[in-house]
Amino acid sequence: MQGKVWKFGDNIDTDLIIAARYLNTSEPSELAKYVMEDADPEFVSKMTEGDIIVAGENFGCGSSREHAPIALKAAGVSAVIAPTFARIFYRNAFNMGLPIFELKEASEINEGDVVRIDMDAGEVINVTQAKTYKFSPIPEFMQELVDAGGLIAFAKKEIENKKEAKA
Ligand SMILES: CC(C)[C@@](O)(CC(=O)O)C(=O)O
Repeated sequence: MQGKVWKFGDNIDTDLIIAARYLNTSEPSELAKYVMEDADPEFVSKMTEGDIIVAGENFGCGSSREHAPIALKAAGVSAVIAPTFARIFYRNAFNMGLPIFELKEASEINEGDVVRIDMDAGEVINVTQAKTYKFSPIPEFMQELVDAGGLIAFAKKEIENKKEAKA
């Protein structure tokens, strides 16, 4: 995945990602309209499909709402990079199929940089600055969830595979 970087700071909580006033729906396309609104009201209008969010410490803190990774993914954010993620958000992101990467050097990436993520090599490449970093290893099962598009999609695929095996 490759995209343009949008930078955010530390402790971006789930209210900044998707405000509680929008939790009356879990429809991805609806939530996508309001993603990051309370952190940057212009975000949705200026970002393009595939762009990447790079944030500071403790991204996704504040609540267990799955609406946060759902909104980010539906808005077309291809990945979130941060030095640390809030624990519940970390699990929700994988369950919802949102690629996230822990990178202690995230602060070296600037807004507007073009960044490419090489999953096989385990690298974040800052194309603009010509710098390459190793992201923290992702547990294999968690990567399978993202590859499948989330926990529900993964489970459906597993059921299909079992049916085919029996056939
Ligand atoms: C129930 C929901 C509105 C919740 O209170 C759940 C939670 O806090 O984890 C939230 O703020 O996302």
